[in-house]
Amino acid sequence: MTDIIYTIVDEAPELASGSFLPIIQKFAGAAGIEVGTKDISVAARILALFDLHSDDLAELGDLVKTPEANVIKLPNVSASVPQLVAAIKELQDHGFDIPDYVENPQTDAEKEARAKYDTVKGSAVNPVLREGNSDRRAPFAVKQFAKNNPHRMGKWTKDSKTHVATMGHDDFASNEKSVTLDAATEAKIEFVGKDGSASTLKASLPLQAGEVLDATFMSVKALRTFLAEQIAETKEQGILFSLHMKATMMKVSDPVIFGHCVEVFFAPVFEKHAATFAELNVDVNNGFGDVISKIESLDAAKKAEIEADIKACLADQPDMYMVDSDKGITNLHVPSDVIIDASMPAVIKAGGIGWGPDGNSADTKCVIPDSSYAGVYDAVIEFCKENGEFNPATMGSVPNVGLMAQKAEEYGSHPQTFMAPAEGTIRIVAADGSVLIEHNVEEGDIWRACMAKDAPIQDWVKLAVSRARATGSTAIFWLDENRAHDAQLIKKVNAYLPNHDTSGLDIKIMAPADACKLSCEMIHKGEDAISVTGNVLRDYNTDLFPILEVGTSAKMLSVVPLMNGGGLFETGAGGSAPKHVQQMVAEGHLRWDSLGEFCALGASFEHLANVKNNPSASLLGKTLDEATAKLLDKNESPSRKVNEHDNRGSHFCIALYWAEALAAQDEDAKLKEFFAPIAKALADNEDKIRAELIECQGDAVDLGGYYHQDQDKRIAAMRPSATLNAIIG
Ligand SMILES: NC(=O)C1=CN([C@@H]2O[C@H](COP(=O)(O)OP(=O)(O)OC[C@H]3O[C@@H](n4cnc5c(N)ncnc54)[C@H](OP(=O)(O)O)[C@@H]3O)[C@@H](O)[C@H]2O)C=CC1
Ligand SMILES: O=C(O)CCC(=O)C(=O)O
Ligand SMILES: [Mg+2]
Repeated sequence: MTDIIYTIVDEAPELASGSFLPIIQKFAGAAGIEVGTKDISVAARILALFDLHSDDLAELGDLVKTPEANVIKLPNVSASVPQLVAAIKELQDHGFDIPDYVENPQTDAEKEARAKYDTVKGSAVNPVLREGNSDRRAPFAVKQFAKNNPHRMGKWTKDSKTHVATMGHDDFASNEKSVTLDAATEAKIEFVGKDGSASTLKASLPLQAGEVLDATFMSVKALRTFLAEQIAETKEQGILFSLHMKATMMKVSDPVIFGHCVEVFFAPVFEKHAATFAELNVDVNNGFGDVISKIESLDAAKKAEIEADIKACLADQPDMYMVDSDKGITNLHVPSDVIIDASMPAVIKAGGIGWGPDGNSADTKCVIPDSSYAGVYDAVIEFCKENGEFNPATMGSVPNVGLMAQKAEEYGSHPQTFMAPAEGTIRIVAADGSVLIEHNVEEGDIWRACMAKDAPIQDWVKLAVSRARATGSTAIFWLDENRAHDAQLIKKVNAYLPNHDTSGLDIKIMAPADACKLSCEMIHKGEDAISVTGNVLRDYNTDLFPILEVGTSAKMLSVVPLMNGGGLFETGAGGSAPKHVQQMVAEGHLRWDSLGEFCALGASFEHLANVKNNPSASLLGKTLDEATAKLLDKNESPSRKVNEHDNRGSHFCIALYWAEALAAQDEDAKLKEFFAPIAKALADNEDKIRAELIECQGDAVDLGGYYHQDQDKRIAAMRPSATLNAIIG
């Protein structure tokens, strides 16, 4: 294994690596540090299922449990079914002999292929690698830059009609039950029908002593009533209808909720064409786009009839929040287009607006069916209505310490999520026959169970105290004593806090909506408040606050101290920016900001320096951090517009400043000598390189694929400066 592993991923971050990775390898190599790669892209993970690629994810999954792990993890696509199908098709077109993704598998072979593909679906990478809890914050230089160069914030006014709508009853939050296990047991999950007959949903659910076990369900009847009411109310209010889900990470429950929304919104179309849609195998969980693509196969007259009905339905319903109004792509087309952690902050940053079918902005109803965390967004929205938008020049910060190790909480619930087969009871039964948790359900209700192990909880409390100590900031555990799971966690937090020196620290426990309100008040005044949260709020908060504070979560330092001593360094807190790839393909400009990669790499060198007692690694990290601060200072981050400085230009800058810092230091003579001529060559050729990196823009770029790009084409596109390439090698 190499000293550091850099991950190969998808979309914009992978394009960026085409330019940045050679620079990293050159600089690290000079100090004898080897930086290798592991491929966790959707394409590689699909090919690995059929032995057409090494199973790099499994290797990394083993590595992160060892003290040697030093992994830089870029964001990867968590594929929805439509994305998975597209990736499979592309690989087949590229000559790989792999089976289709069959929606209703019949034969054994089809069933086997489908089961394999399902392991690649959704958030299949992060839970495997996250063998530690999460520490995400804006580095000092990033926060300072945002204060000095505040990004644009949309105006919030008191009369904004934008608001959050949530169920509040018969949902996951209200039906939750939770227990902490006294002793280990191997439980099972079963469904008991009205006639008393029991069937097994999951035969083995091993539970540890001290583990927190939750189960809950959402009533589908209540969900559909709620959605119908919200759609009608949106129309009365004359605003946009939007639905914000996490169908990628909650890959079993949320596509189903999304599907119900599709059916309820387009109810007249689904009622009238039920038979045709059944014949076409329409799967609403894949979004309304599934209808659009499947009616293509109908004869012209039938297709036209359905299209006319869709048009009439859209005219009758409230306007929908659009993903791409030019192309007519609605919120409900694909479940992976509007992802709550990125989408809600975008609405809030814009001043409470979304874009409607006419391409104009408008207020919007933000539907977040489950009420577990909806109150957090409601709190921010109400705060902004009352106080106006936040001011990035003066606002404080909300860093996060998140519980996520060992598949903690809801994000680890997929293997225990079931649609109730009929009316009856779903229950978790311990090995001794005692019932741990049970719920009465109706057919189609979405039932799920999840766990949080004790060791990760202890580690999370420790991390929270150490961040509070390191910063002196208030730390708030966002836990609600009235919620079943949180009540169990509060007991543990209170039990484990005394294991640490908390003297002089301000540590609070508050329900999420209240914690959010207080945090908004604090950052409004310029103070900082660490949010110590469970896994879902970790995800939400680490996009929400960074996007408000520094304009994008791409600039976050995102460290995962692994429980067995290794380090996982995630780059930024956001995703893989598909829109950036579209722009690159259309006009040869990549607006992806690699600041997250710069920060993660700096932290990775520092970790290497500490665990391997390697002073050159320390020096590389320190000088890279200096270069990053300089890049921010000189405002050399990528521009959003074609024919301007882009991602590749920012990589040239980081190389120049990093080499200059290494040439200027006197701690390591060898490195000084090695980098002095490089720094000089880069500086001497600056104008030429910058010009080459602009001249290459403006035209469409062929990458030879989307999920499975042609590596030569990708490298040619990302390394267009012959002058820079000659220096970097
Ligand atoms: N850790 C991980 O592996 C993560 C993976 N994902 C995955 O990424 C995909 C896309 O997710 P999505 O929810 O659309 O969120 P993204 O964060 O990819 O995109 C939302 C918007 O954020 C801005 N943005 C994100 N990263 C950068 C960056 N480095 N530089 C500049 N701007 C940036 C862009 O805004 P603009 O268009 O205005 O420039 C972008 O359109 C999904 O498959 C999702 O599952 C998501 C989160 C984390
Ligand atoms: O794993 C995923 O699908 C997304 C991860 C994510 O959004 C996050 O960790 O912030
Ligand atoms: Mg996220």
